[in-house]
Amino acid sequence: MSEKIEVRKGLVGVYADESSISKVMPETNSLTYRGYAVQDLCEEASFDETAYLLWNGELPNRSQLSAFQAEEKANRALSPALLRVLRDFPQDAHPMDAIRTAVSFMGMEDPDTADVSEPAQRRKAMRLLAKIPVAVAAAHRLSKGEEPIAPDASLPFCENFFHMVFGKVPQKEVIRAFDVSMILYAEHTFNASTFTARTITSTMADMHGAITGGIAALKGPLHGGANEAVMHMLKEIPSPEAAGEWIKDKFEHKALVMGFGHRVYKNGDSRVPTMKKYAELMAEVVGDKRWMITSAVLADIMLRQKNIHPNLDFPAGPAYYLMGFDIPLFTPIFVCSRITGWAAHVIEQGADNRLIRPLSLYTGPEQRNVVPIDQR
Ligand SMILES: CC(=O)SCCNC(=O)CCNC(=O)[C@H](O)C(C)(C)COP(=O)(O)OP(=O)(O)OC[C@H]1O[C@@H](n2cnc3c(N)ncnc32)[C@H](O)[C@@H]1OP(=O)(O)O
Ligand SMILES: O=C([O-])CC(=O)C(=O)O
Repeated sequence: MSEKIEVRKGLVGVYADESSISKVMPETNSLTYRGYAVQDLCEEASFDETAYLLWNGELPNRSQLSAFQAEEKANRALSPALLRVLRDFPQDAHPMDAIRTAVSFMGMEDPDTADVSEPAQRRKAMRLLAKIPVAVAAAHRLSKGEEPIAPDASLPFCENFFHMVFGKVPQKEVIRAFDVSMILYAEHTFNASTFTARTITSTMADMHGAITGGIAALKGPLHGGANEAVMHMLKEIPSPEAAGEWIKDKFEHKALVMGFGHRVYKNGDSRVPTMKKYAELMAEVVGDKRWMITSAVLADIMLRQKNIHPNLDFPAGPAYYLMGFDIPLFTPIFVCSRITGWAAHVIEQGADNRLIRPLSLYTGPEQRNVVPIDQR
């Protein structure tokens, strides 16, 4: 008698490897990076410190942080060749496609591409952290018919991103909310894009290939692309009063309500309360509360009628909109943050590698003879 084979579609509930980078605890709605609660990092640390933590296992002291920031600043410049390529992209290319292609191109230019030793992986990770936001901002401006703005080495990471997108740095509350979003988006165990990056790494392919694959996976609306979908959805609802009817129609058509649900968290995403607080702060700063009011109505209905909680993309979408970003930039901003988690996983996978190669349970025709073409 043949043994019953269990297929875990979507790898639901499967532990694919060990990792010391982060831990999701759905039973307590909590998340730690290298043992630190993500909420504490948001209160006590910056995105730069979080990136250092993810890559080194410990928070930096002041001199370690200064050296890390100096290295990031020194690596920002894009090559003239990459800038030329960005100019040649189709005007209507989605910025996620632009950054995916730009990272792939960076791989052809990087002096360490073929070297998968840990020191080389770390050098490449730093270059990607520094260059990705520059390429995201440049591609976005070019798609709007505007000239790219060069990075400013006198500005910290988050301030520099606003400078490159808008040509100015906003008030400190906006920078703080953005920095918090970057910490929250940085890392989340074996999500689809990270697992993609680890799978590519497991073949001993290079880091740029792994990150290119990660970006491709993140774009999908079931993953990072949801932060853009959330804002399109909020804009589609004419008023908070209309949200009830709008969602009823979604339920009737069995459509997904974007920014809700999560593969691991079933009782709420650990990151939502913090991001929601900062999205509300943005609404106050800008003086426009309508998105947060509509969001609250949707969240209430989803919980009461479906018992489904929002995920991080739900408050992040309106937060970025209130910061002034165009919607197609939301998922590329996620990339600017998640490069830290992806790179940490690429390094971890490479340090104790085994080829990732699961099995499939065949359901096609029984073995049969090939009929010569004239007899078919
Ligand atoms: C940063 C991130 O990547 S966070 C995730 C961002 N993605 C989104 O917001 C997209 C919308 N959400 C979804 O599509 C899903 O919730 C996912 C992809 C995130 C998780 O998928 P799964 O783990 O496979 O979903 P799960 O098995 O828990 O779904 C259970 C039920 O809830 C329903 N459901 C889950 N999410 C939603 C939603 N957003 N809207 C409506 N129904 C939903 C499912 O259709 C399913 O219904 P069924 O039992 O009648 O078939
Ligand atoms: O963990 C997941 O499946 C998706 C997610 O929230 C993330 O990548 O931040």
